[in-house]
Amino acid sequence: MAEEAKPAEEAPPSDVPTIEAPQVPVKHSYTLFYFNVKALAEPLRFLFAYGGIEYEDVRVTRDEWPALKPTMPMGQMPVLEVDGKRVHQSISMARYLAKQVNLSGADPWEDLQIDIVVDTINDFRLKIAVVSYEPEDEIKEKKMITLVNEVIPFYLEKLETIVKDNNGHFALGKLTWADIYFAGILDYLNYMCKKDLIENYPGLKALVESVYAIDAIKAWMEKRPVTEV
Ligand SMILES: N[C@@H](CCC(=O)N[C@@H](CS)C(=O)NCC(=O)O)C(=O)O
Repeated sequence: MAEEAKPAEEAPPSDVPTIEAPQVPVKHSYTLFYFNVKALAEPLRFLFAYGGIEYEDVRVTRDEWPALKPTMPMGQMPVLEVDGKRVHQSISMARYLAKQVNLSGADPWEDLQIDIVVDTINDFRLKIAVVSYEPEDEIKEKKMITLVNEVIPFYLEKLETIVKDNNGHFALGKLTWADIYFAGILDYLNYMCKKDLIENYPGLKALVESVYAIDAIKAWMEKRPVTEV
């Protein structure tokens, strides 16, 4: 005869209250490796500053680089060492830091809105870099005409519209790491184009100025090493 199914045993009532574990943020040790320039590392330095996160800002010289290169995951920098583990890719690292400092989205859709703008800014950077680092003068001159007359206005007008539609920000109508990313990379874009890219874009100008005015970022900009790029 089949055994009768027993009702599931209920946990005995307990007088002991459930204790929630305190949400103590995990403290990591961070070392950022890059050359003595702002360029791809500056958005990361802005995020460290914004979050008041301690890190070692290692600036590798051109002489030191050949020996260090093989020790980096893809033989390039910036590289972030987190608790002794080295990771690369500046945008991935920025996204990771943004989560630590509460500048990412509240859900996957919000994160998507931020990522779209950051990827667009990075597309823009790559289009500028291809021209700026072109070794053949004649080809560079030709490419520069298209860059200045078409590519730069196209991207800046699109970005300006996004800012106008987002309450002076790039996403979610508030400060996110997309704003910090753009403000951090802008000097490098200007350097490659040899001009102030946003001078005629009031929305972008106001956004960048608002990031530079954040106390912790202002303090970082005042104390950071002075570099050409
Ligand atoms: N996609 C990578 C690009 C990294 C990259 O291009 N790094 C350059 C400097 S900006 C580099 O390490 N160049 C030295 C080399 O390749 O030996 C990122 O965003 O981190």
